[in-house]
Amino acid sequence: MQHEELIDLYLEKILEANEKTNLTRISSLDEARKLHIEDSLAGLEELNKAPEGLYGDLGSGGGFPGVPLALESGRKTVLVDSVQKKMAIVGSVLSELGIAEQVSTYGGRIEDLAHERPCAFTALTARALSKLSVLMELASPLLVNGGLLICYKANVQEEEWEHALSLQEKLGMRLYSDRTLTLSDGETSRRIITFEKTGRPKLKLPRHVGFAQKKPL
Ligand SMILES: C[S@@+](CC[C@H](N)C(=O)[O-])C[C@H]1O[C@@H](n2cnc3c(N)ncnc32)[C@H](O)[C@@H]1O
Repeated sequence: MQHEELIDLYLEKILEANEKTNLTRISSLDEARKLHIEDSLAGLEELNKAPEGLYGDLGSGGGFPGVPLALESGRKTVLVDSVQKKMAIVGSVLSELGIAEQVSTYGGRIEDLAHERPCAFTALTARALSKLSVLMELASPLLVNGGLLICYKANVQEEEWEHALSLQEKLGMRLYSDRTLTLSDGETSRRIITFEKTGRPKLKLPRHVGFAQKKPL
């Protein structure tokens, strides 16, 4: 099966499962193709620039952008979400499609994974999860030096932006690229902000950090 077909099949199965468990607020297939497939793949360019190795999707929910990116890039992938029920459903869809060996799930908090598997990842993505500074703080201990954190953002307030930039050195991260694109509907715009891990974070990682956004996209 081609990647595109597999991604589409994955999406259909997630929408089916969504009728019973809240994985995404989107129920129409067309809308989901735009926001869960096309938008997920917006960060492929950045993912392809990351060093070879393990890729992780932080706060993955129904598996976005992690699953489309995993299938398109061919990378070994871990989807991370603290809601174990979501990860169990996503995991069973991955098994059903025969891709569970390439794409696995971690049903737990990102902070705990960072303690269990420090420096295990060469690339991370995060969509609709938290502010840039929090994402950097979570990602830094998980990344190898040279690894990339790819943040999917709609709009970033000046304060959020300045705060993230001011913490770069302390968090052992530096701004790598910043790109805005428009989806095929000609209306939805997406900003992909990428940070590179440059060294050991100088701030002690808190056991748990606060999250701004908890509702699924
Ligand atoms: C708004 S949803 C976004 C889901 C998906 N990334 C998307 O864009 O469709 C945020 C997800 O992050 C998860 N989450 C929030 N805090 C987390 C943490 N500390 N560790 C792991 N997952 C977390 C929530 O359970 C939720 O599924």
